[in-house]
Amino acid sequence: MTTLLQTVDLTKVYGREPNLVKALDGVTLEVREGEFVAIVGSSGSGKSTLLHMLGGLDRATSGQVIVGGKSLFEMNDDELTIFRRRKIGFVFQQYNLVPILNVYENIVLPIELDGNVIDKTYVEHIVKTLGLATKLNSLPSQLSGGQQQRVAIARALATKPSIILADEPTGNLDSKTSQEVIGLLKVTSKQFNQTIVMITHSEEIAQLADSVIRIGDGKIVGGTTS
Ligand SMILES: Nc1ncnc2c1ncn2[C@@H]1O[C@H](COP(=O)(O)OP(=O)(O)OP(=O)(O)O)[C@@H](O)[C@H]1O
Repeated sequence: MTTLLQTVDLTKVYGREPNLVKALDGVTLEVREGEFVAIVGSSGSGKSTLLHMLGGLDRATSGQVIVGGKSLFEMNDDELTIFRRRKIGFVFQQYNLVPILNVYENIVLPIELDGNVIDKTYVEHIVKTLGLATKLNSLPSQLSGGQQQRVAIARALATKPSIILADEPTGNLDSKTSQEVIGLLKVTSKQFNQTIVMITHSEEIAQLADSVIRIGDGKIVGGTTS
């Protein structure tokens, strides 16, 4: 499999002396196309910072993020916005659904924001796979946490991104629902040939990934490939 996502000596420093925090300290990693990678590490180890860099949500202090052969930090802000919208699907712990839109409207929102025509067959397929077919007219507030996260996943998949970046996607869910949601994420990513990078605190959830990257104090401290 080819490398899709890569960081080279990635460093991110927040603040200034004497309150300087080195959130990432020389992170070099590679993620292959179609791979499902879990990033684990204790609180404050730099996981979210890394994910934000991978998705072009923030710029590094030094080093590189290369996606599909393109260096993110060489893009200007407009290019970066388009890159994010077309290539990346984000899933966050706090589902971030729009409360006044129903499930269907939430799912297709990113397609509409990008000015694209909705591929109805594809959206129907995602909706069915994620078990949301009977909930399309519901508002997020009428759904359980697991259902809301499934909507957030459907929304992330809607634009057919090549990469899904998930920050503690099961952080608000019980263990059984977490396993189900990650199982669905795996199924959809295999079906649509997507690459997943997921942050988790849970070793149990991390074991569901193809490989695990361990991060501590902004550095990679270990990893496994199954
Ligand atoms: N915007 C910011 N300004 C200053 N320091 C920051 C900022 N964002 C993160 N940090 C610091 O950078 C370090 C890494 O934070 P990060 O959020 O990446 O950790 P994390 O591993 O995701 O933690 P958690 O598991 O608690 O979410 C921490 O020391 C944090 O306090």
